[in-house]
Amino acid sequence: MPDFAPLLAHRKATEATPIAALFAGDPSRFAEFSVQLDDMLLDYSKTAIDAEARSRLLALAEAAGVEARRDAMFAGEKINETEGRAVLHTALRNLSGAPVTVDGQDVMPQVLDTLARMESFATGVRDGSITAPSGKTFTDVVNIGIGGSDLGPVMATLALAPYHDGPEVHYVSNVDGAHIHDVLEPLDPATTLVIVASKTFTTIETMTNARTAQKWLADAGLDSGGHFAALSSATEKTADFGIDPSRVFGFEDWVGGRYSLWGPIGLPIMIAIGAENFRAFLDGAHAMDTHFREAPLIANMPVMLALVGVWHSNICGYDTRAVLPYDQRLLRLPAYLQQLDMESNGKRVALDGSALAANSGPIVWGEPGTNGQHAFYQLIHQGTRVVPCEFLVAAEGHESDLAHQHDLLVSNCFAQSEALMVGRPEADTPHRVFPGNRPSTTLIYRQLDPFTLGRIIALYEHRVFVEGVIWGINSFDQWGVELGKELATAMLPLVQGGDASAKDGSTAGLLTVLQGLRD
Ligand SMILES: O=P(O)(O)OC[C@H]1O[C@H](O)[C@H](O)[C@@H](O)[C@@H]1O
Repeated sequence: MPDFAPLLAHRKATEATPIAALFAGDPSRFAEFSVQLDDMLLDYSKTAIDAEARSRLLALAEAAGVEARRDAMFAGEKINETEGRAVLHTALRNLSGAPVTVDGQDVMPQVLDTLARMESFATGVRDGSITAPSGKTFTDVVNIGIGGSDLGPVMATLALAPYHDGPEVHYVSNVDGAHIHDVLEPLDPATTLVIVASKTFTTIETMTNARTAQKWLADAGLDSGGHFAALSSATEKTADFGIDPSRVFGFEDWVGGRYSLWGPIGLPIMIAIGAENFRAFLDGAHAMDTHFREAPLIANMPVMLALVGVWHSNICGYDTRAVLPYDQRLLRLPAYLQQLDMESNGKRVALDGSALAANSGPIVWGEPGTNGQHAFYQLIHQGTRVVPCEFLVAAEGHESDLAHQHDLLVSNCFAQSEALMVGRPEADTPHRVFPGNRPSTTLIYRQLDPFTLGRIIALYEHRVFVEGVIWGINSFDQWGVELGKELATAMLPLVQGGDASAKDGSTAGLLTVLQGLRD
């Protein structure tokens, strides 16, 4: 952990100055405390960060070696030390094919070859040249996956709805039979393509749902082989499952699950929006990669977003951050970011295994505005806890005939950050007082198109990376998900009536009640 003491002292000394007052002393504050990248701007002027705080935050990034670590990541070094792996999701969007080496081997020919195979498959499914064995065109695609094999594709598919011109794409993730039941029920098995998305091809939820889908096809008298494709790095396991190798799209262990939507795991997105739009999505992410690699730290959007995060978490002591897209199609962005951020940076030990001396990743949550306004913004404005808010908004919607609604949407977004900062200190009753001085950032972009969505996701990926470097943790492993999985496997026979006496009192009690309710 870096030495936060100077920043904490600075915070103490300046805490009494409201954020709004920082503008009075500095007419160029907006320009100086924002970062622009083409038609996208990150405004962090509505935070308490002043010039001194910022230079101290930048010094933290420098002292942590953010730039060297970033370069090591892009160079294919094994920065995921606990798993002995490189971290190269960025190679998946390197469409120029410029060499990227892992263990002395250029990975780009393989990456581009897989992309070409995905494109030919997706295009075939879209134009009807790849059909079900009966010769019928696929009208629906069901992607079965969970975590990183679900959240990114779901989020991006929803985000890019105006670009959908392929078969309808559906997602099943939960092991709860209700999920697959409700998704499959309205579909015709004869015209449905099932994609099993699992990096490891061992995840119990996904394998269970895949077998249910296999049975659904078999019960309809169909040969499931012609209805299946797989996205996985475990090609032996996909073969064991009976999926034809020509329908398997593989990737390497240097693509982490939560960073995997840029490659084969993005196939359902590509089927929905087409290969060209998918390339624009990759290009957008690559544009953010280039910016992240080249821009000086102070003008570097992911770095500054990370430093705002460190400021709010470690210096101001705020435990959560709310992601509030004023963009209905980013409905699942908060859920996606929960995995990206909390699975990456929810760590309690440093790279060397020593316990952290300060907090690492915060709790991430959120909902689209304006819906959130009518739900939890009460707490954000008047609660006892301060929640730093991250607003996202497009200058233009896609519905030109509804531009007046978009104006209302943008007005609400800007009004919220204004209200949070300015507040209403005087009121006739204490209940109507808004204390104000509550921080927020705003990311504004021209329109939510594939290129911009790619930039937004890559922005958050690199933000998480920079924060992880500053905290000295490994952002690319996820050991914390293991124990629950192991215990769930051991729990199954007990749920099915086995002897629970060795369990703790509460678990044994629950198992007894379960059996009682089932009798
Ligand atoms: O793609 P899979 O191997 O099925 O993994 C799916 C997910 O499960 C795991 O529990 C991890 O926590 C996630 O990072 C991963 O994305």
